[in-house]
Amino acid sequence: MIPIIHPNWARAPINMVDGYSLEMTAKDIDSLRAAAPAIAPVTPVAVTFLPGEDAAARVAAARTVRALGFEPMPHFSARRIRSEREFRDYLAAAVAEAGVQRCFVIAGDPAEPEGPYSDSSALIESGAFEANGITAIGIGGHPEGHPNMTPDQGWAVLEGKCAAIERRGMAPLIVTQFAFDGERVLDWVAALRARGIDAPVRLGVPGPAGIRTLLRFAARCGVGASAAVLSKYGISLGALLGSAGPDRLVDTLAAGLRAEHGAVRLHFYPFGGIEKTVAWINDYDNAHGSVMGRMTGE
Ligand SMILES: NC(=O)C1=CN([C@@H]2O[C@H](COP(=O)(O)OP(=O)(O)OC[C@H]3O[C@@H](n4cnc5c(N)ncnc54)[C@H](O)[C@@H]3O)[C@@H](O)[C@H]2O)C=CC1
Ligand SMILES: Nc1nc(=O)c2c([nH]1)NC[C@@H]1CN(c3ccc(C(=O)N[C@@H](CCC(=O)O)C(=O)O)cc3)CN21
Repeated sequence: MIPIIHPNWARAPINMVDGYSLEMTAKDIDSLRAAAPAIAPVTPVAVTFLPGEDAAARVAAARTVRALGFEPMPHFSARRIRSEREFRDYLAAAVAEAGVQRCFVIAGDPAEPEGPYSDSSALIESGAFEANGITAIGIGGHPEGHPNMTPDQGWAVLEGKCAAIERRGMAPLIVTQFAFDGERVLDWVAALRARGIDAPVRLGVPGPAGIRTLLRFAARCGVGASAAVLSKYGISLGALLGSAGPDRLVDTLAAGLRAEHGAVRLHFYPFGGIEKTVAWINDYDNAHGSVMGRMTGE
């Protein structure tokens, strides 16, 4: 099961960015191309499912990811998919044109579904993924909870999705919402493992970005950004014009991760700044034993 998620899962990570994954939108094709020489080979790159982007643009993004030597992981946002046909056509095109083997399913923000799928389980239970040869399915993890569910309901849904994916012969992967509060994320992963959920986990980390951009995305995505949490992250609300990287967050994770947290890697949300995010990752890597240098023989 492990190599299906990333070749590096089989061994202990050399540093916190070892085996990282990235996210892009269909608009980021040119910046992915520009950043590609600096991105580790076979890095998983998720392609978001945003309103205002059509299937052709998303397929083109996935094709570019594959052509550049990375592993495309298209998102399927259940509530934004308008018909069974739209779902099946996008999946088939992603497989045929980009050799997609991994997909990520998420409910999506619309309060009412725009089509036949009200949650990510409905996509998993459609049977379409395994029928198209998909080997791994990513699902969302919510260290800060979920506005529509109690914590117990949230765990039950997560357990149910992992079980359904495995029952269908695929490997589950949990990718968490980005966060600014590393301690909260560590507590959540410990609770997840204590419940017996042993699926690989990718912890969502914001890429370096302007503070206004970070706050805009936090508000849009329901991510906690209190003054206290931002201060731990290294942002002072008196300096809205500046920018901030995930240095302190990643240090907190690195210092706090224990065997009890199980297999964990990072997933970066670049918020439009892929090149800046990759530069940050490589700086961090160079300062912490340089796994990328070893992989490329530099
Ligand atoms: N804005 C916020 O504060 C946050 C929002 N979310 C939302 O929760 C969703 C969670 O996705 P998954 O973990 O894949 O959940 P899921 O697909 O496994 O669904 C779990 C349950 O939540 C319900 N649900 C999901 N999204 C909903 C929505 N937008 N409105 C009303 N009910 C909803 C589903 O019908 C289902 O019963 C995300 O797509 C995101 O929209 C999650 C965390 C923070
Ligand atoms: N609840 C929730 N809803 C989401 O839509 C969502 C999350 N969580 N978590 C993180 C991901 C990442 N998402 C996104 C959304 C937009 C861009 C993006 O680049 N959008 C612009 C730029 C706009 C801006 O800077 O505000 C674009 O051109 O589309 C990137 C990632 C959406 N995501």
